[in-house]
Amino acid sequence: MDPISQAMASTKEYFATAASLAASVILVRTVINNFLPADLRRLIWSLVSEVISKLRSRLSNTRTIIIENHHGLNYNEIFDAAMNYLGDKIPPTVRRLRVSKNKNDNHIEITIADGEVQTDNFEGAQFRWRLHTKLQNQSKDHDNGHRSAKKNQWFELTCNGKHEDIAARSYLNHILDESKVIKAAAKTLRLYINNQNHWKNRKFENHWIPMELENHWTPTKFQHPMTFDTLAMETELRQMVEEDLTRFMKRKEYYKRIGKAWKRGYLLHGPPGTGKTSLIAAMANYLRYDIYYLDLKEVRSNNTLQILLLHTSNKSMLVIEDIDSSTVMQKREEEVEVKTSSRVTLSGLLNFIDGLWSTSGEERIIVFTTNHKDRLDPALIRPGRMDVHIHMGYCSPSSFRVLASNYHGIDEHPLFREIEELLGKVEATPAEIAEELTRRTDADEAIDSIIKLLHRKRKTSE
Ligand SMILES: Nc1ncnc2c1ncn2[C@@H]1O[C@H](COP(=O)(O)OP(=O)(O)OP(=O)(O)O)[C@@H](O)[C@H]1O
Repeated sequence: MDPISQAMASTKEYFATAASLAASVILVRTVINNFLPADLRRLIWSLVSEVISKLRSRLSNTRTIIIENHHGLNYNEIFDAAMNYLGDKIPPTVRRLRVSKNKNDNHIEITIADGEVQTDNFEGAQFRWRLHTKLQNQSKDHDNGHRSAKKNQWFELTCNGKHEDIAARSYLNHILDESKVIKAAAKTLRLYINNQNHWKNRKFENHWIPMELENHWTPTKFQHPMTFDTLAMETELRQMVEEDLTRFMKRKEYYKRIGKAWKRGYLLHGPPGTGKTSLIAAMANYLRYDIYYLDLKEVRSNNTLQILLLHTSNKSMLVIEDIDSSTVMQKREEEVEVKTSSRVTLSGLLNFIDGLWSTSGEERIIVFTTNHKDRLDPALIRPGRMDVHIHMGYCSPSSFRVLASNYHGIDEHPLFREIEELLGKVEATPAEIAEELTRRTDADEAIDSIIKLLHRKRKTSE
């Protein structure tokens, strides 16, 4: 056979082989898709895709990192962070998405669906992400007869072998940091309140007896709208608090270096209605921290107090309001007497806050409020314990302007001068001014009623 005929024959043979291979692939695919049960079909395709991705990584110089959702018994933080991070930057090329929402949150979570590939670039390297899900350990729940299954999920993170060190060194850390920022922005804040009326039946010597639950924080959604912009407070003082909080949040390494727990204590003092609670709300909204509102009257013993405190999370504020009115918080000489009515003691609280609690978590703010700073035990307010003391005072001219702008959107008015002069002579709380501003819908009437209120107060004081 001449060389041309020989070449044509081998080309024909090549095409025939390719055609029969393609036909076989189509046949196998048709059989799998049309004749096999769905479960088996899924299993086969997931095995095929695994084999292909393994082959691909062998042939090309790629590295694959597996990030599972569980790490032993614990949740894997990197998996969680990756979910957040990728959900925030899904490209339009991803065809199938997964959406979810918690009952009490406004936030809708969007992530890529199983098997979808998402690419991301970082420091000049390209990373490919693919999510896999497998349900495991199907078993019947004896109590309700429902089937339960453990969900195993993992990400396959692939990159070129030469970028492996970027992935290990900085990319994963970058994802952890970014995820924190995303979470903080989307987070619905929670207000936890302790109460005593939670009971649980426990079996003891064949009898069900009601037992008080040791840990009983009840969470609710925290939706207080107060911010530093709407809080009526002296400008410098407000700036000082904002700067102090910002510094605190950035000082993880600093606290580590000096060997101190990463916590900060605030004592807010001043007459009723001057905005102590409002400041706490503004702080929580600024920090994006949950609030644990501890009502000491509901706590029966130091032991319960310790358990409650140990069940508070990081990045949170522990608030004890009106600490002077709580019997336990009065001067320590009275502690012996106090112990008979309640076993919670001031030293118990302080020792625990300074000791075990501080070392069991980080990024905590403790806030005590009082209307009577002079009544507090010196142990409570000694330096180093409550780091920042803030006096919330009566309404000043600048605070009044913030309130007028918040409530009626007015920044200037012919009667402002008179009000400012009166505020220099009489004591009116921001709550009283706010009350007058809320009562009237008309701005002029509101201003007028404030002037009347201030004159009345002046007369009374004279
Ligand atoms: N500084 C302020 N800025 C803006 N609004 C304020 C301020 N102070 C008081 N108010 C208004 O008055 C209401 C009561 O104030 P708040 O509860 O914050 O005062 P407080 O000092 O915590 O009072 P108490 O000591 O009685 O708990 C608030 O809901 C808010 O509407």
